[in-house]
Amino acid sequence: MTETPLTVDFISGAIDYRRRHGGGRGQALPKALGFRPGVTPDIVDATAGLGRDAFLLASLGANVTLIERNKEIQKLLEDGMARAATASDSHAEIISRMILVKGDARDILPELRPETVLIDPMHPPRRKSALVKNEMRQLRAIVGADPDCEELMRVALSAASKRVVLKWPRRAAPMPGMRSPSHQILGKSTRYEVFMMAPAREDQN
Ligand SMILES: C[S@@+](CC[C@H](N)C(=O)[O-])C[C@H]1O[C@@H](n2cnc3c(N)ncnc32)[C@H](O)[C@@H]1O
Repeated sequence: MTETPLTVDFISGAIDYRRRHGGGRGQALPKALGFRPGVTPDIVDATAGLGRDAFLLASLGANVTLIERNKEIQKLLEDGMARAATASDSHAEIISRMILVKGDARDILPELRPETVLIDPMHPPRRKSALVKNEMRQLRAIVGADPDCEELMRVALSAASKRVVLKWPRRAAPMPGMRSPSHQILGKSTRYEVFMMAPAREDQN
């Protein structure tokens, strides 16, 4: 059986369903990133991938900067964003809050001086690999693993002024060498580790 080629589709399918029926700001991801009534953070998604998280966050009103380093995935994201921008006025409005930046987030984050950063690296493959969704397998075949994700976390923690959220498999051991998160939010199969930054102290002199 021939496999459907990997695409970024913000208009139909799972992403569209999640936008319309996913539970809005009450979902674990927006909660972890600091969405509250009257508060919508600006977010840098340092591991954009197929843009599913970024699109959801932009559909909830956030301005999202997407960073992606893989050229093939960058092209898929550009195509998906261009198609969505002409699909309807509401899709165009969401896409207008999304900016794609091409490159390695370890280099780009310090220049952006972000408030809130989301990190969702390729996770270690699960033992029950048959359960890993087709789309994830295709993505993994293109980008491989993210063996430098610990360094990316360190860069994010020193660049962000408010918070860093690490999306990690619910039952996986903590990322090695990482300090304990300020708190965690548990999703069905995902654990959101939230690292809050200490507020900058006013100079007393
Ligand atoms: C698991 S996917 C992210 C999925 C994404 N959250 C979504 O909703 O579709 C991880 C992506 O991050 C990218 N990536 C990993 N490390 C990166 C880095 N240091 N800079 C930029 N992109 C990175 C990989 O190329 C891959 O496309």
